[in-house]
Amino acid sequence: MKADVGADGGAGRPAANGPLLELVGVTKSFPTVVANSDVSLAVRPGEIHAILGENGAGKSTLMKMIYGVLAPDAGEIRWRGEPVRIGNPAHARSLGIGMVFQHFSLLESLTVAENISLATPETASRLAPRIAEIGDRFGLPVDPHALVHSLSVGQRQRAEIIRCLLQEPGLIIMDEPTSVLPPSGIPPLFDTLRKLADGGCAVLFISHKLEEIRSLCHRATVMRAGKVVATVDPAAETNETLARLMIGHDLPRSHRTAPHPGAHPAMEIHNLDYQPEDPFGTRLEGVDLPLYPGEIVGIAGVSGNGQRELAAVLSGETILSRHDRDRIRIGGESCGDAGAGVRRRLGLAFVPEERHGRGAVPEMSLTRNVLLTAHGRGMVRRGMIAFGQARAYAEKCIGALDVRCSGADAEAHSLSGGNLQKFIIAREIALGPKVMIASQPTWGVDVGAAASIRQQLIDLRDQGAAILVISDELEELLEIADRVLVLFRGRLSPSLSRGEATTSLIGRYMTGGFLNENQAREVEPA
Ligand SMILES: Nc1ncnc2c1ncn2[C@@H]1O[C@H](COP(=O)(O)OP(=O)(O)OP(=O)(O)O)[C@@H](O)[C@H]1O
Repeated sequence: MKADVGADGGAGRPAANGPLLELVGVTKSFPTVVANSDVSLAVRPGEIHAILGENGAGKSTLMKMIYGVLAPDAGEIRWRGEPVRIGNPAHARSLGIGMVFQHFSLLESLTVAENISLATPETASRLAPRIAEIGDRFGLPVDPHALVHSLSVGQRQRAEIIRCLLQEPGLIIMDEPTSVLPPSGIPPLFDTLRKLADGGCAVLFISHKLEEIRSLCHRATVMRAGKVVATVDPAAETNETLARLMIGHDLPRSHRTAPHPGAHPAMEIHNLDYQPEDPFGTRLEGVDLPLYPGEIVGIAGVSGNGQRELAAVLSGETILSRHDRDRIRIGGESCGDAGAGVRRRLGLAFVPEERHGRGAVPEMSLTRNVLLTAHGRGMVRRGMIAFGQARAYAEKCIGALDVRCSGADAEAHSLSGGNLQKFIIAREIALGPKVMIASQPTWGVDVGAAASIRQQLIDLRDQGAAILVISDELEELLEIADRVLVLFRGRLSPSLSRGEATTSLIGRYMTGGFLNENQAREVEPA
């Protein structure tokens, strides 16, 4: 297949009039799947080029080959017109290819400059002025002397981008960069990317958010099942046409009925104060929240305002002292001092935001991952594991959310990020819980699968479950939640009904607009 390559513009050191990066017939297989099949594409200097496709389409595999983490089985990668074998990420960086990962790799207890100096021969003090200069030039304000733990997610991302820019790359790969940002952080990031592109740097931009791709990217390569199915000008497309190219059919529409919440809470959190052991964690203060059967409650907020701590305290990953056991009740039973196992027996299911390590054990098969939380569903009899039952449960989960994998014996790490997320959600929903706590349920999930997940949560609510969704995505909460509260510096705002929960009011609450003057003074950082 020949990619559509047009005239070049921009600076950098491209081969005369040629693309900066070219992939020709690149193929990569894993034991049970061809992740990339005969992929050809070209990226010009100064171009912001989107790669989009449903979960498992092969986007990450392709990026890993460009960044030297994986080697192609067949085909050619050309850089500035020359064929290259990119042996490892250090080699990629030396060629001028940088990558900003979705999950940052900064050390919390070091300053920005100290972190960046770890990857270069320069000392932190010599790097500091250069960091500030690059920050000024590309609209990435971050204090080189600030300790990373004191930075917002957006500032951390800027530090990562600056680390990349110090190596003067010709191409930057960005893996779902907006998924970690609050809505207000997205326009400044896009301004930076446009400035980079204007200076001749190319950007490969992976995202599941079609609006963003349409507003930012010059071209988009659409992948399906490992193959390139189209290269388009995204500005000339609609969300619907892009989605159709990606998933091969129209997006499913959600069916939302009015909630009928029960009279007695399925879970109660009563005046909860919690100081995390993690010195960089957020203290929870005076959290009061009843969750009723048959309702979906959304927790909005900029990440880092106590979401992690709240999820840990509710799920039983963090256990309160005996003295505080009444602060959390499930079905009327006090369980603040009980572990996750006891809470699950009381009817709780939990989807953590981290898939690997928390939501699933990467080295174990999907069948064995089922046993982690569903073993109580007749899968262990007289001390013996009924593997047939566990496999049948795993297969049910695979079918429920169309999880793309080689089957129930596939190891969790072999699934693409979005497919593993779908599997974990399906596993927890299939438990038929009385209370479901889901953190970032559609993180990294494609638009079609995200719609299915939201519908399944609505259906679970209609079956009488109480559901708490903690999400950075306001649109998601506005779509499915029956009421919304905002978490700001460990405190919960008043509850807003669907009618009251407007974007502007929630935005105000996200910066503490619900606190009275005394409270606002108390939560001001020293
Ligand atoms: N290490 C591996 N072993 C086996 N299969 C793998 C491995 N890594 C990826 N795959 C498979 O390759 C295919 C493509 O995965 P990839 O992660 O590239 O998809 P993706 O488009 O990035 O998906 P997502 O949007 O969910 O991140 C999937 O079927 C996945 O299960």
